[in-house]
Amino acid sequence: MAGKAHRLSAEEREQLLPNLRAVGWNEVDARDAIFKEFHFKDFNRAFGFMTRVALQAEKLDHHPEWFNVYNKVHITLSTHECAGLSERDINLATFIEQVAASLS
Ligand SMILES: C[C@H](O)[C@H](O)[C@H]1CNC2=NC(N)=NC(=O)C2=N1
Repeated sequence: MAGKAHRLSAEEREQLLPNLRAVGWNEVDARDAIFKEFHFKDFNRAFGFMTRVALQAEKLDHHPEWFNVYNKVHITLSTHECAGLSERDINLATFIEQVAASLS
């Protein structure tokens, strides 16, 4: 991944987070991260979604923290390198939204 990640400033958050909030991403209370819960029709859809996200995550070298049971996928995004939310999380969340939209 090119460049060093930096924690988003208050201004960057005001600019970047509203679009993600509008589609269900929320800031986590106890740490600097964002979270969303996805629901699919069945396990196949959920796992298909995870597979597509996983391949992109590997390409970006930026990986989700996630939990799956049957048709539900919980995702938390944060950046270890800067111990908080960076533009990498915003980019991955935006990609994740595109995949979810294409599967629903
Ligand atoms: C060594 C490796 O490049 C790092 O650990 C990468 C891998 N995947 C990652 N994923 C996430 N979500 N945050 C990171 O900071 C991160 N860093």
